[in-house]
Amino acid sequence: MTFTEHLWKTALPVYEKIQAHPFNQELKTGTLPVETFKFYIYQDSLYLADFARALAVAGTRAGTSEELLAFLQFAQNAILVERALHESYFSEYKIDFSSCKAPGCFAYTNYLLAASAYESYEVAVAALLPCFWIYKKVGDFVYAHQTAPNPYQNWIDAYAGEEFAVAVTKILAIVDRLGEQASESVRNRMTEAYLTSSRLEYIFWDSAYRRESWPV
Ligand SMILES: Cc1ncc(CO)c(N)n1
Ligand SMILES: Cc1ncsc1CCO
Repeated sequence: MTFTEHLWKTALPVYEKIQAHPFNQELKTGTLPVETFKFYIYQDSLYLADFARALAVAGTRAGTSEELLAFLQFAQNAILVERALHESYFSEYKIDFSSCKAPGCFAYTNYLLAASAYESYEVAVAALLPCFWIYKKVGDFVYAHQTAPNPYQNWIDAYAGEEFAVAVTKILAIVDRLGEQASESVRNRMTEAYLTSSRLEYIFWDSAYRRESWPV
């Protein structure tokens, strides 16, 4: 079993909950209320801005210029995706820009920023992997079972698309190499970080579905 196969197996129950979540079920059938999608897309733009920083920081800690380049390209793409969201959805929908990060978004972005800066490179990269892999799996799932026409087609096409698939394949190869070369204790911390980010992916979808706000 490759290291990433081990990671997938470990967090499979979390992934199954994500796929079954009403947010993704309703995204698939196109019945997700537009107000919920608006909430999500704005939170996701806040997420992507910090995710890009975390990718760049993790990249500076890579052992090779090839991996540095890969992470800087991921960071650049995350910024470009965020800008594309701004240009398409934000003009289509009226978005309340005055709202701040909901608790779910806050928890996830701050975890990624902290992991990228303060964990070892291997653990940082493991923490960043679910952002790629879970979105790829959700994108493919929604794409394969979607009801057409679907108001969220652009979103579905972006994550089920070939360009995103290339990035996912690239980070999976990096994590496999790091996992194979790591000690048992580093591998355990990588697995823990991967599981934590997977849980935070669930929390992010659920936060958007509930249009979560701060209770105090
Ligand atoms: C919360 C979240 N995770 C992952 C991705 C994919 O990068 C995204 N856009 N948003
Ligand atoms: C993971 C991810 N999500 C949006 S952009 C990006 C990097 C892909 O290059």
